[in-house]
Amino acid sequence: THGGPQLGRDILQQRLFGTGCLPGPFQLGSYPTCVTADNDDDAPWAPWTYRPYCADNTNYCVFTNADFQGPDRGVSVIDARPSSTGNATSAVTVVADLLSSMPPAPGLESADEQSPPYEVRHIPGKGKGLIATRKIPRGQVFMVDYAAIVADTHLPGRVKRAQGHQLLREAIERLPGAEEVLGLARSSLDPENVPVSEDVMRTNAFSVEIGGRDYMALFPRIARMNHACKPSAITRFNATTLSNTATAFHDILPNDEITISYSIFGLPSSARHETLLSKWGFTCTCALCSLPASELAESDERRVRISRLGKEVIELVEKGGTENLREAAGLYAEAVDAVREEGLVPHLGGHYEVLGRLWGASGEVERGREWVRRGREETEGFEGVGGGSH
Ligand SMILES: C[S@@+](CC[C@H](N)C(=O)[O-])C[C@H]1O[C@@H](n2cnc3c(N)ncnc32)[C@H](O)[C@@H]1O
Repeated sequence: THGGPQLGRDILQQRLFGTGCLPGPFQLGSYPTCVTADNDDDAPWAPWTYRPYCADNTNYCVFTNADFQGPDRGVSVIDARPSSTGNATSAVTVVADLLSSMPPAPGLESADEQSPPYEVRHIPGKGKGLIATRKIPRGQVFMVDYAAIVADTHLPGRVKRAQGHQLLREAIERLPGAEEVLGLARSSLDPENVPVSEDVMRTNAFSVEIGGRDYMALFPRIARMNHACKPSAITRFNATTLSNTATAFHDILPNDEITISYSIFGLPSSARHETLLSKWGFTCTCALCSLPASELAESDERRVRISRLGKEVIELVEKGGTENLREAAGLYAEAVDAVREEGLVPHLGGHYEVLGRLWGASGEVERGREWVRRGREETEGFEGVGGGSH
């Protein structure tokens, strides 16, 4: 039973966390939704810093750890609460495991980050962006960022709009790094009528996969990098640490803008334009999209040719036989040249190795060995590439 002081504490909790006691069905085992005298130990919601905030009559809650990656950051996960019986992996379980096993965070300002090789500056026509302040050699990992917000991709279809906003607002406001998040770019054409939190997520979050499920994740530092169809950096997300690292695609020189690709790589210009406008809400003004029409047409032609060659190679390999494999190797070599010219991959090592194996399989063993050797040479020196994409 609640005595007088307990009542005071309940009211305090409600003020702090914005929730009253939730109705019966949601008072499931692991995450108490009402504060009672039983919750008197120091960390009743560990590894979460606060009592999870849950949206009424939904299965969705906000789980926040305010210490993740140092005193200025924290992480909030908006996800279905883990069922008390099932043990399916989700972002909440992955992050909970990560937090429970992690030593106290050194914070983002580790030694080599005290003087990063870039700074945030105004970029004409694109808002802010990242500019290199010293040379960043090809293959170097120059930024490590961590997710501050992780939200189930299906959230918008599963909760009412107002609930979605409230969940997102709680997720951001509970973070020590809330201000950094709320200061990120917005892209809504009607900013007066769109909540800041939603606009910031829509403008800056990337799709990631955690525990085999789809989430939107916001990385406040990575978020300052603008898009380019021929980017100078590539990012790689690690779902077990929630880190996202950026690696130089080629040598980046002082005063160069550092860019990444937001859209599927290799699309011709009209398809890129459409995707960036519909999914990201902006008209791309990157160097490739700003080329004179004739040069843009050449680039488009190469991109279409690369995908056509790719399909032909697969068909030939599936048919098998020495002659078909030899033809496949020839077409693959042509595609690799076009990929190089188009600047589509950070290093051609993987392609060279495949080419080597194709030559080998078609009986040209020496030629095959030579390409495999060149492939391995190409890949050397690259710190952070492979897998993961936006
Ligand atoms: C993730 S943010 C990138 C950082 C942002 N410019 C800022 O000021 O923080 C995405 C927004 O940047 C702008 N942007 C990014 N790449 C662009 C490009 N290639 N052309 C034009 N605008 C771009 C768009 O306004 C887009 O909505």
